[in-house]
Amino acid sequence: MTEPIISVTDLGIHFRRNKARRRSFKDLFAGSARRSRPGEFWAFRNLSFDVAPGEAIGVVGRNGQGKSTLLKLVAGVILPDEGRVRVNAGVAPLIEITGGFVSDLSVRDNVYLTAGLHGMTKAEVAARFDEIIAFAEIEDFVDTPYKHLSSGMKVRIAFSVIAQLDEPVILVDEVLAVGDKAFREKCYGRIDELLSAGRTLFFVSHNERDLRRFCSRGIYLDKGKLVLDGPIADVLDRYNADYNNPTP
Ligand SMILES: Nc1ncnc2c1ncn2[C@@H]1O[C@H](COP(=O)(O)OP(=O)(O)OP(=O)(O)O)[C@@H](O)[C@H]1O
Repeated sequence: MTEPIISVTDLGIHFRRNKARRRSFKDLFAGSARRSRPGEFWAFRNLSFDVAPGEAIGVVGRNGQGKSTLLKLVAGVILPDEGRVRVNAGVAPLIEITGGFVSDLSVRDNVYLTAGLHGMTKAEVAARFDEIIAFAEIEDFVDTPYKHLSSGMKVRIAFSVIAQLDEPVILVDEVLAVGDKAFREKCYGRIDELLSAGRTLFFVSHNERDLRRFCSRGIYLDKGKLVLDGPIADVLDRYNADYNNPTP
């Protein structure tokens, strides 16, 4: 059997309802025996699954069931309270619109910064720079501070950079929904290419058509648990049955 590219074991994370999640020194020493305090809740617990290289996984569930949180854990931008996520490859995350981009820096500087953080040399970025900007269609805004771009433009440049990285694992959260239809189609074409090239994809979406288009496998999160991990068609059937969503 192929070695998994991602291995998730007994993963759990909890948050506070009333306040931004912050860990204290005391928490660090309290270890995994620590129990939830009032106002705390588990976003999910006991999640375990392996992902083989080249798999395309759709994460399904109602609002607030932990889909984005799972992607953030895979990206390593947040840490679990229980269990672990082992990722045996670099990850290119397209999660949250502004994720990774620095508001005050220009588009150009952000492209160099993000690509650099993912291991591209200056020369490699320079060689791909025009292509990145052309794909995003934001040639006139290269020297504009990122914060002054429209939300759709922010997504364009973020997708364009992420899609040019050579990282084997790609995470795509709902951000693409912000882009206009023509751009979204262009992104989807690029995702198809990346999948054909053997990349591994985690895709969070509420759009059933998109989930069926890209994903072979689904992970359904509900009420703090992994309810079903199986072929995407089965996972969507179960989700629709649970919540009376009409089948398209
Ligand atoms: N940093 C945080 N601090 C406190 N609570 C958080 C934090 N991040 C996520 N949560 C909570 O964790 C739960 C899961 O959130 P998450 O964004 O992962 O859900 P989701 O399934 O992606 O939802 P949606 O479909 O609405 O995007 C929610 O109740 C959310 O309020």
